[in-house]
Amino acid sequence: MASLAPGGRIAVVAAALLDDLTAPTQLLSAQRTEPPLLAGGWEIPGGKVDPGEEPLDALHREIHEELGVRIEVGDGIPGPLDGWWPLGERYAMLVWLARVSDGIPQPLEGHSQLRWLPEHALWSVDWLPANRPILAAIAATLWTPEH
Ligand SMILES: Nc1nc2c([nH]c(=O)n2[C@H]2C[C@H](O)[C@@H](COP(=O)(O)OP(=O)(O)OP(=O)(O)O)O2)c(=O)[nH]1
Repeated sequence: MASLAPGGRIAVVAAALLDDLTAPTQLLSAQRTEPPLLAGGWEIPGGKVDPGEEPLDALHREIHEELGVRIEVGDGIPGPLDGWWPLGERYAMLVWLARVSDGIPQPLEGHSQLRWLPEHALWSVDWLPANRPILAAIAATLWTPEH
């Protein structure tokens, strides 16, 4: 069971984990191990919101389960569906900037490897297709000259 996003989509939350919220230079990418259709693709860590769970609570839970760390959450990166980002037809995702406040991220669950990407290497991994506009919005927020 999962919680629902606008349009009856399955609600997913994810964190764009940064080395620093004020002057970020790197973002954490994670390579999925499942399902077979998505395995090998790169994403930002997170997962489905449980029924009755607040999205931000789901974010803290998923990041702790998957990476073993605690996070400080920063600004949201709003998507085009009432703030949500479409993931294909069936899912939609809320995205926040965040930084690790306790621990060192490890690929404990759902990922085969993690990679910190500096700005110049942001597109060096094979992002899941639905993530590309999200990463473009994150990069524009973090690394355009006026910021
Ligand atoms: N976490 C995450 N999921 C993404 C991203 N991009 C993307 O298309 N997805 C898709 C993959 C999955 O179909 C869905 C998220 O489900 P998930 O498998 O990560 O959720 P979960 O950890 O709760 O998994 P499970 O316990 O149900 O197996 O969203 C992303 O950047 N992060």
